[in-house]
Amino acid sequence: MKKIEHVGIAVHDLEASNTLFKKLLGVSHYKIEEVSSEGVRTSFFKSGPNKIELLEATSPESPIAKFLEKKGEGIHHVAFAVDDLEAEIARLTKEGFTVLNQTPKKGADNKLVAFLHPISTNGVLIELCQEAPSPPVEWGME
Ligand SMILES: CC[C@@H](C(=O)O)C(=O)SCCNC(=O)CCNC(=O)[C@H](O)C(C)(C)COP(=O)(O)OP(=O)(O)OC[C@H]1O[C@@H](n2cnc3c(N)ncnc32)[C@H](O)[C@@H]1OP(=O)(O)O
Ligand SMILES: [Co+2]
Repeated sequence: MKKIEHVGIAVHDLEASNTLFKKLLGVSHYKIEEVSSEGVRTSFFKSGPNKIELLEATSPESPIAKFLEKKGEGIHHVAFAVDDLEAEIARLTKEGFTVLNQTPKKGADNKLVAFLHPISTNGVLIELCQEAPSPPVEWGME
C-alpha cells in the first residue's frame, strides 16, 4: 500500500458539511459526485497532501444510511492507494482478511475500489483504491 488516499466521513447533510469543512480547511470542495451503486453522494476536499471524502446517503439501504443510524456522523472509512488492486485483493484474502468484493468496483474520483470488512480490521472499514485506467484514446475522438 502506498499511502492514505482519503478519509471518508459520513454526514447527514452534504451541503451543510461542505460549508463546515470549507470553514475548517480554508478551501472549498473540488467536486461533488454521486456513486449510485454505493448509494452515496460525495464531495472531496484537498488539504495539503491530504484528501477528505464526505459521504451522504442517497437511499435507506446505503451503507452510509445504516452507519449514520447506528453510529451517527463521523469517520466511516480509511482508504489506501494501491498500484494493483487485484493483486492486493488476492494478497489480503490469503492473509485472512475479509475482502467484501473480490472484483474491483467503481468508486468516486476515477478510482476502482474494494473494501475490507471492519470485523477483520479492528473495527475500521478499509477501502483500497487504484487509479482507474484511462479510457482508450479513440473513445474521446468520436
Ligand atoms: C464513493 C465511492 C467509494 C469511494 O470511491 O471512496 C466509497 O467510499 S463508498 C462508501 C460506502 N460503501 C461502503 O461502505 C461499502 C462497504 N461497506 C459495506 O459493504 C457495509 O457497510 C458493511 C461494512 C459490510 C456493513 O454492512 P452491514 O453488515 O449490512 O451493516 P450493519 O449495519 O449490519 O453492520 C454490521 C457491523 O459492522 C459495523 N460497521 C458497519 N459499517 C462500519 C464502518 N464503516 N466502520 C466500522 N464498523 C462498521 C456495524 O456497526 C455492525 O457492528 P455491530 O453493531 O457490532 O454488529
Ligand atoms: Co471512500
